[in-house]
Amino acid sequence: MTKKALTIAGSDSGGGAGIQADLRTFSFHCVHGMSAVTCVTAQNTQGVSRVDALSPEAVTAQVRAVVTDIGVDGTKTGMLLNEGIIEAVAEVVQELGIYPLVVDPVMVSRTGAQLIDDRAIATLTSCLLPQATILTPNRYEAQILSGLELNNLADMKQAAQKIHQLGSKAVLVKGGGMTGALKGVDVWFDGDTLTVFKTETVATPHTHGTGCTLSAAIAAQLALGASPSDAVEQGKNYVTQALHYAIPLGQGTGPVGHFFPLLPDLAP
Ligand SMILES: Nc1ncnc2c1ncn2[C@@H]1O[C@H](COP(=O)(O)OP(=O)(O)OP(=O)(O)O)[C@@H](O)[C@H]1O
Ligand SMILES: Cc1ncc(CO)c(N)n1
Repeated sequence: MTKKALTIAGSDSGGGAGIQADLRTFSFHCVHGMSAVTCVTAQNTQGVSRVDALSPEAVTAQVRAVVTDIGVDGTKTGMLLNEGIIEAVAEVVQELGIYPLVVDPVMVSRTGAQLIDDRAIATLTSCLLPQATILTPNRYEAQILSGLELNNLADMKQAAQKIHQLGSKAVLVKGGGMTGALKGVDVWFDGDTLTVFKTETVATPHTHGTGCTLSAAIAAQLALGASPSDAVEQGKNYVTQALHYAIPLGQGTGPVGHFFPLLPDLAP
């Protein structure tokens, strides 16, 4: 029986992050991918030049359409942009019970650019985070959510435990925004177990979409029936492989190679 996964996220015109990365990741995992678009970014490897939001009703209509007919085995949220969309998504997720739910709390890109407004951060924290099966903040998002500064592994561990108190079942603090060997290190806390997921640091400047890809891979693994911590381990291994085959496109930060088994080896 084909498993189905849903991404509720923004469009990246450059194809490296957002729903484009999510759908490619779902396809790689042989999971049927579906999308509820929240906003359309004009974006390339150099940055975001414009964002247009859909109405909250347009977002929830997409979710209802797929859930009521096709069904969903795993869901992720990505860029939700504003308070209205976040409130509407939190409500429809609860009403339709579309769990397991991976919440990638997209607020700040790895380069430090803010992707949602301040009021939206408060709403995300109070309405959506408590519904997450797994919450996947990057370094900067973890700093906002924990109020701590993250400079080393001990800080990442402390932040994971502190953010867990906001109500998600589990938290994965991602290391891509850290320096050196910590780039390949993510810290997991589920209320009982504190685990460090470590892979090598891949020496590539082309890391656009790593976070979207990871949360989509985790949602796909959950849809396939993996336990949350197994889903994270598999998802992290997938991102590491895809980073080895990152594609040097554009003038800036290129995307990871989602279909690495089909790509020529571009690793230096
Ligand atoms: N250079 C790297 N080598 C190995 N793993 C990496 C590297 N960069 C990122 N990762 C991994 O990629 C995943 C995503 O983490 P990251 O912190 O980059 O997310 P993010 O900031 O949300 O991504 P983005 O906003 O660019 O989509 C994590 O599992 C992290 O460990
Ligand atoms: C649409 C979109 N979602 C998420 C990110 C974060 O990588 C991005 N750059 N663009």
